[in-house]
Amino acid sequence: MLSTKDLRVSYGMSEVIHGISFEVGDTETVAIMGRNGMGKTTLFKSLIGILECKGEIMLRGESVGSRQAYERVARGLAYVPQGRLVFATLTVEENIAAGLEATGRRKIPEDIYDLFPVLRDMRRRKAGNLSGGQQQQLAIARALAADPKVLLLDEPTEGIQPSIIKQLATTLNEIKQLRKISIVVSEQVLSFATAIADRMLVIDKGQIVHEAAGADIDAQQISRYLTV
Ligand SMILES: Nc1ncnc2c1ncn2[C@@H]1O[C@H](COP(=O)(O)OP(=O)(O)OP(=O)(O)O)[C@@H](O)[C@H]1O
Repeated sequence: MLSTKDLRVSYGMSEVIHGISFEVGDTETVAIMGRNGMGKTTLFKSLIGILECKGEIMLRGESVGSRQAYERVARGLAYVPQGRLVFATLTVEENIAAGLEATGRRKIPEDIYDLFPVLRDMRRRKAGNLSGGQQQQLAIARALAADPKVLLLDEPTEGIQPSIIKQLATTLNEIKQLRKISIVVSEQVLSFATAIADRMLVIDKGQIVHEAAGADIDAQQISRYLTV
């Protein structure tokens, strides 16, 4: 569904992603684990097309590295940025509708409100008045409105209460089942990643330093990378 080969991203003269290669399979959830400043956000911004990169990005069999962000969205990639970034002065409904643009549809699919019933109840409220957890649900709902095949989530648990984090993991697993999509998530919260990931990669100083899948995921080993 999505793969990169020797991906490199720089800010000016300074390279911060040093040749990352990975693959995300059909309906697979991949968690990219790493401490602050290791390059997770930079990697995600280059995948969606906000930052330029060198190397290759393949999306559903097509090279998209030189495509604009909106073209990648039209081809099935959606992005939930770190910090959620909902439109605070628009209503919940208007925020979700913003995600419909790529599909040409006018009506918000009911399954989005089924996944996030609280958003149905609050659909006429301004997004700025929602709690952090509700805004995170809204940002995911907006991304789902674009009908993605691959959903990118940058640190979705940041600033969210533990009970809501658990619920978010359950919802992401539900989304994968219902929509049959692939999910790539960057994280520092190991319990959350363990609840959703089929595969985990560890990013350290702009490089993948560890990878494990399924029963081979060793939480203790990964937590050492996160705490060093
Ligand atoms: N706009 C920028 N200009 C220059 N350097 C930057 C810029 N944004 C990030 N960096 C640097 O790139 C490196 C990777 O940062 P990035 O934000 O991608 O890490 P991260 O793993 O997402 O961390 P965090 O969880 O804190 O967001 C860091 O050294 C950071 O200082």
